[in-house]
Amino acid sequence: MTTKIAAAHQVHQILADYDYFLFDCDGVIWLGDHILPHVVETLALLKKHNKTVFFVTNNSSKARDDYLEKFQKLGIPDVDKTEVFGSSYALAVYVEKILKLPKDKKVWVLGEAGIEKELRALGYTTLGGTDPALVADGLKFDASHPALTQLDPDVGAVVAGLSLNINYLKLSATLQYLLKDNKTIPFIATNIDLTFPSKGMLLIGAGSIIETVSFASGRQPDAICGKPNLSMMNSIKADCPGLKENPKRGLMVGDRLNTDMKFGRDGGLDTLLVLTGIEKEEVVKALPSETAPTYYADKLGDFFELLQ
Ligand SMILES: O=C(O)[C@H](O)[C@H](O)COP(=O)(O)O
Ligand SMILES: [Mg+2]
Repeated sequence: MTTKIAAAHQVHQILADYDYFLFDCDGVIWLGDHILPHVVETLALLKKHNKTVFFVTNNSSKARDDYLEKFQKLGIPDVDKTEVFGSSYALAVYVEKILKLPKDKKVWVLGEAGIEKELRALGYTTLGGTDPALVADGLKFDASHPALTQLDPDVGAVVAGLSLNINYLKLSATLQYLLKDNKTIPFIATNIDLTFPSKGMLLIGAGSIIETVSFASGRQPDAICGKPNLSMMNSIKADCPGLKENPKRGLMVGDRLNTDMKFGRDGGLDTLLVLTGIEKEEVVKALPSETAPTYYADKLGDFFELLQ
C-alpha cells in the first residue's frame, strides 16, 4: 500500500526521515527543456536542510557535463559532476571496467552525443552515433553505402541508447555489426525505458529503439546499464558511505515504476513516485505492497508548495 504526500506534516516527516535524495530527471525535474513547477525551490529547501542530493538519469542523449549545463540553464545552481549519474556514463564505465574492451578497439554507437562523449572521455574511438555521413538531407537509402558494405574490423562493441535522429541506414548499419562474426560482437544497451515523457505526451523511448535492432538481430543486449541495473546505485553508495551503511535514510524519487522505483527498492531505499511523467495515479494506488512505492505525489514541487 502506498501513501500520497498531500500535507505539510508529511513533508516535515520526510525531511526528518531521509538524509539522501536520489532524483530521476525526465518526468521528475523536467520534461524536455521545461523545468517542472517549484522544483528549484524544492531542491533549495533540501539544501537548506543539509540533505545530500544525487541525480540519476537513464537519458543517454547527454553526457554528465551536458547535464551540468542543463541544470545551470534551468536555474538549478551548484550541481557538482559527482552528483550526476547518467546511463551514458554507466555504459562507458561498463565497457571499460566490466567488458574490459581494449582501447585500440572501436565502439559502434546507435545513439546520441552523450554516449560518444562519455566513451571518448575514457579513450575509446566511436563510430556511427552523430556522424554526419549517416544523416544526409533527402538521404535516399543506398544499400551500397560504406557504413553497410565496409564494416570496420576494429569494432569490438555495439552500444545502443536513445536516438533522436534515427534512420534506416543507422539501424541497418547497427544490424550488420550485431550479425557480424556469428553474432559475437558484445551488445551493450543504456536502458529499457519504452517511452520518453514529454509535455503532454509520450515519445518513443530508448528501450523501443534498442528493441528494433534487438528484434532484427535476434539478440538481447549482453548488459543494460541504466536503472534498474544497480551499477549507478553502487557507484553512488561507493561515494556516500552514509547511504551505503543505512540505505533506509535514502529516498529514490522517480516517475517510472519498472526503472526508478525498482532501482530504489532493490537498492534498499524508500521510494517516491511522482505523477508528472509516465505513471497514472489509478495504477499506482492499485499496486500490491511489494511493488508499490513508499509514497507518491502529484509532483516534486509539492514538497515546497505544501510548506507555504
Ligand atoms: O527513452 C528514454 O531513454 C527514457 O525515457 C529517458 O532516458 C528517461 O530518463 P530518466 O527519466 O531516467 O531521467
Ligand atoms: Mg523519468
